[in-house]
Order: sequence, then C-alpha cells, then structure tokens
Amino acid sequence: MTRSSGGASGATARPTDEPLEGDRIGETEIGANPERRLVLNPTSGDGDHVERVRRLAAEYGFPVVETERAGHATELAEAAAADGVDLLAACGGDGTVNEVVRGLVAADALEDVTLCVIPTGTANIYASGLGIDSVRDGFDAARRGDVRRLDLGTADGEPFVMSAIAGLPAAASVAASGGLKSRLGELAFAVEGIRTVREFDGLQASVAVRTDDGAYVWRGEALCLLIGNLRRFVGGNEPANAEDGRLEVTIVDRVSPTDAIAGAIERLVRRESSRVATIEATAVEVVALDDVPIEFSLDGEPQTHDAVEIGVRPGALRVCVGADYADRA
Ligand SMILES: Nc1ncnc2c1ncn2[C@@H]1O[C@H](COP(=O)(O)OP(=O)(O)OP(=O)(O)O)[C@@H](O)[C@H]1O
Repeated sequence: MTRSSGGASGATARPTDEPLEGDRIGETEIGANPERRLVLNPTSGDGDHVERVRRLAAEYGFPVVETERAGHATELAEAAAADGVDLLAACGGDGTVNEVVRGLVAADALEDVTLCVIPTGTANIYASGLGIDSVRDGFDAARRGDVRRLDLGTADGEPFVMSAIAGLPAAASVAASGGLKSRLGELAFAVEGIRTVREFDGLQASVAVRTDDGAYVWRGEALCLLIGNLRRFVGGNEPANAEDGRLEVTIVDRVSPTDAIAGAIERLVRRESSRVATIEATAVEVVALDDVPIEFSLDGEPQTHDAVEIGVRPGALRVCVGADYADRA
C-alpha cells in the first residue's frame, strides 16, 4: 500500500485565517498569559545565533535557559515541565527538538506543555515541516498560537518527531558535513555514503509492518529503512502528514555496491521503483537477522538496537505551527 499523496488524509486543511476553535493560546487550553521558556542550544548550526535569539526571546517574553552539553536540553525540558511552563521553545536544530521532546515525555507533560520551534540548526527539517523557516517565524508562530496536535513516533518508547532511519543513511550520517547537510538534508547522508558504501554490508533485517489492512513482513538485506513521521522520503520533498496516526515506512533493497548509492539517491528524491517499498504503517518491528546490531538515527541522533518496536502516538504532541503549515500538510 503506497501512501496516496502529499494530502492530509484525516487532517482537514483549512484557510489560515480561520481560527482553530478551542486550540488557540490565550483563549483556552494554555491560558491568556502562558508561562514561557526557551531552551537554547548555543552550538547548533553555525553557532552565531545566540545574541539574536536572546534579543528576540526578550521581545517575545521568553526567559532563556542555555544548554551546556549534549543531552542537557532533555533535562532542561523536564525542569520546565516541573516548573509549570506552558509554552516551551526548542531553539536549535532537529536534535535539540528531539531532546526537548524527550524531556516532555520523561516528565509525562505532553498534554500540559505546548512546543514551539525556533530553528537555529543546520538542517532544521522538522521546523520546515511545520512551516517555520526562520528564527522570527518561530517566535511569530508562538505568538499566533496556532496549535496542532501532531503525531509522535516512538522507538522502544523513545520519541522521535521527524524520522527514524537505519542502514546506509544512518551509518553515513556521522560523516555528513554541516554545509552539505544544510543544502541537501537527508540526501547528504546518502551522498556522504558514497565514501562508505564499500564498507557497508547492508542491513540484514526482518521488518514487520502493521497497517490498517493487516501485516506485511519483509526479510532480507536492505540498503536502508526510512521511517517518516513528518518527513517524507519518497515521492518528493514535501513534508508528510503528521496528523494521520501513521508512519511512512520505506524499505530500499540492497543493490549491487556500485550502483547502490546512485539508485538510492534517485529513489529517495524522486519516485519509487521495484526495489523500493513504501507502506503506511501504524507499527513496525525491526529485528536484526545477523549478530550485528542495527544503527538507527532518531531525528539525527544515533541509537543502536538488536530489535526495536517502532510506533506512533497519534496527536500526542501539541506544537505551534507556522502560517503556511496547513498548505503543506
Ligand atoms: N551546549 C552544548 N554543547 C555541546 N553540544 C550540545 C550542546 N547543547 C546541545 N548539544 C548537542 O548538539 C547536537 C546538535 O544539535 P542540533 O541537532 O540541534 O543542531 P544541528 O545538528 O546543527 O541541526 P540539525 O539537526 O537540524 O541539522 C545535539 O546532539 C545536542 O545534543
């Protein structure tokens, strides 16, 4: 079963000037003057955003807490939830958003805290899927308070907002340079993969996918496994629908080492082929078939699993979206 289109099945597109009843900050769930806080990763992107973000944060009424090390944004988000913050800004790239959401999950605060995203990372793929293309956009989205409930992916309970990928792109992601990543996003991982493809043995895995219509099991050697929540890997670069309670699962078969990368790139950015299967799933179980654990990238952050249960929590995350979000969903 192939995902039908970039449209929002289940999510109704609406004119951006029409208020979303019962969901606007200041009127209902968050209160007229929400307690705000901003978690700032000073090292994200090229790192030259700190002063500007601090200035805008003051203008928009966000007290700032700054991370001091990797993983710290999770602790700061947990603390924010414990302090009764209603509106929490994640300022950084996709990794920072992921860490902040981890903190909200750990604090069991997804219902109490609304996330907004201030993009200062390298790729900022999640922010761009929300219709937020600049730091100012992020603050404006928080001020407008157009809150959507977006699906949250999970891998053995660990959250991901954007994607979980395994195989060559994950293996190569460590090598992807910032500049290339910025220009090409996930594709950069595959481009960098040219350098590592000869050492990449393929992903020996069983992938059991649950769909609305039943189950699908794939076993074999994959070049990569791409699981998107907001991110779409096949059929164009538009964001996927993250309000449908589904994950878009793409399996790219291993092909001969020489044309593997060229083929993968073509398929990743353009269309499906006989070597690519795309399925809309509610759950995925991935098990390594050899004794090599599978390296995953959750929103760009590395993880290793012998076996992993990937699922989706429909509408679990309250997120401020940008003005043109509805057009993209
Ligand atoms: N103060 C800090 N010092 C060092 N590393 C940090 C600090 N704060 C956060 N980090 C780490 O920075 C890493 C990169 O952050 P992030 O993903 O947000 O930016 P990016 O890689 O530039 O952007 P993107 O993921 O959008 O390409 C994360 O793994 C995070 O753990």
